[in-house]
Amino acid sequence: AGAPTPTLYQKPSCPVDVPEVVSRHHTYAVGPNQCCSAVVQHIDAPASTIWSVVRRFDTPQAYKHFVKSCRVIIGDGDVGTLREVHVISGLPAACSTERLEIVDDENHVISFSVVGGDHRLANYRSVTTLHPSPTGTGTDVVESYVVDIPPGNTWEETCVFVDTIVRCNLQSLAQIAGNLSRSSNN
Ligand SMILES: C[C@H](/C=C/[C@]1(O)[C@@]2(C)CO[C@]1(C)CC(=O)C2)CC(=O)O
Repeated sequence: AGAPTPTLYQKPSCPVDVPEVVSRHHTYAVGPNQCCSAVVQHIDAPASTIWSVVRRFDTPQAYKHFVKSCRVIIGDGDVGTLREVHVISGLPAACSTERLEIVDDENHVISFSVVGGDHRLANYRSVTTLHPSPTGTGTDVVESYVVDIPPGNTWEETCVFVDTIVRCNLQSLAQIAGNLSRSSNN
């Protein structure tokens, strides 16, 4: 018998015990010209406080400082809502049309996909989940994405670019949620 046909994508055996709810939401079918990655940010605030900010698909500028403005084109904030995001100058982008794919208030899961716009991240999709930190106080935010590698860029360049923006967004979210939870404690 010939050699077994190699499967295109072997799910890497994760060295650490990742909670099933994380692996369930952060697993993608990644094509040959795509890249995916994830950013984890610990925030010293309750998940409910963070969720009140991150769930607002209509106001990403509340914590995403690359966003200059956002308007809802269609929908009422549920799955299928479309938004048009205009971003600050200095980026290889001007605007983006994005669709809300998941918003789960029970499990604190939100996901959107980029469906159009003037930028270089075709077929971008991200999932963000909130998890009470296993080491006591605060919340761990996990944001993963999959995106086409733009023509002329490498896998690494694409991941570095997107990871940097996502990390900025989550650090900003940590500031805002931290302020909110401290002010509500006074
Ligand atoms: C990486 C992603 C956002 C990307 C962009 O929103 C855009 C879709 C238009 O401007 C950007 C800020 C950068 C870009 O090149 C593509 C992170 C997020 O907002 O959740």
